[in-house]
Amino acid sequence: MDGKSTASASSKTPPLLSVAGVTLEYVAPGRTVRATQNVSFDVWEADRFILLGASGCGKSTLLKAVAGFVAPSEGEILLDGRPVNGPGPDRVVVFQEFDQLPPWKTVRENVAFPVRVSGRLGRNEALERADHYLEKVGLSRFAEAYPNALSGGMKQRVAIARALAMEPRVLLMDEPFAALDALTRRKMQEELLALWEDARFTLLFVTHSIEEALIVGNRIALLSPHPGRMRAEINSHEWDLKSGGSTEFQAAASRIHRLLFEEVPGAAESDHD
Ligand SMILES: Nc1ncnc2c1ncn2[C@@H]1O[C@H](COP(=O)(O)OP(=O)(O)OP(=O)(O)O)[C@@H](O)[C@H]1O
Repeated sequence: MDGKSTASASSKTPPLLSVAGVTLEYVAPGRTVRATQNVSFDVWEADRFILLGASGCGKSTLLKAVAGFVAPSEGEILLDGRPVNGPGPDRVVVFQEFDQLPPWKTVRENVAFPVRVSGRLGRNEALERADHYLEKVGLSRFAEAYPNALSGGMKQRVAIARALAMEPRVLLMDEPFAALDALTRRKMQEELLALWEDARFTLLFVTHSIEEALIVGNRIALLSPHPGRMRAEINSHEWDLKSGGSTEFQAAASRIHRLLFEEVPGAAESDHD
């Protein structure tokens, strides 16, 4: 790994998602919190793009901006070349919290519901699509169960099935496995990668775990501490779940740690420039 960005598509292909010079702020009377400053990156179709940085560096805010919940105070976000001006069914978020599923709907209804209300499919087709994605995440047997009968890992699988059922242009994941125990987290990473192998969706994934970033991502944006600025962008496609203990993997993780936390005088090290 040499720290150079290698976009997963040729430079002739326009990016699916383009975040260009984005500054994000929370403005309250008498107080403005700058979450990110002048952040730029491009995501191509089928990328597994990671936003990595310490707590408070603005990762979640960036994800919310791509989802259309937060508007940039500077810069712009383009999806398929069009400015993102608000939420849309082409971007779906999976959160960390286990309570993101309405508890009064069965698992099957939970997965089918957004597809149906978005007007994409009628009731029966939406249920069929729900069954398809529940099978993909190994939860067909629990289709008629209610979320409160499921473990945390199972709830996250339902949330992933629900997001994939929307067949979004970009799947947005905000520390989706952070609240799970270590073994379940690893299993979920494995399953997510298997789902990606199958469907080759485009993923924008937030984490503060260097190891998770290396395993899940093919490209990683490193953000400086608060406010988040691009420190570097690196290529990580060579690592997977089997790499974990290797010396090379540990060296890559150490290098990322240094890039994230060592004081860098002057500008960010992004190779976008
Ligand atoms: N609703 C809000 N109002 C004001 N400030 C906020 C709000 N949400 C986040 N912030 C601030 O914006 C900055 C970035 O927060 P954000 O949650 O995006 O960071 P993060 O990198 O995702 O952190 P974590 O890993 O802890 O979730 C922080 O200083 C945070 O306190």
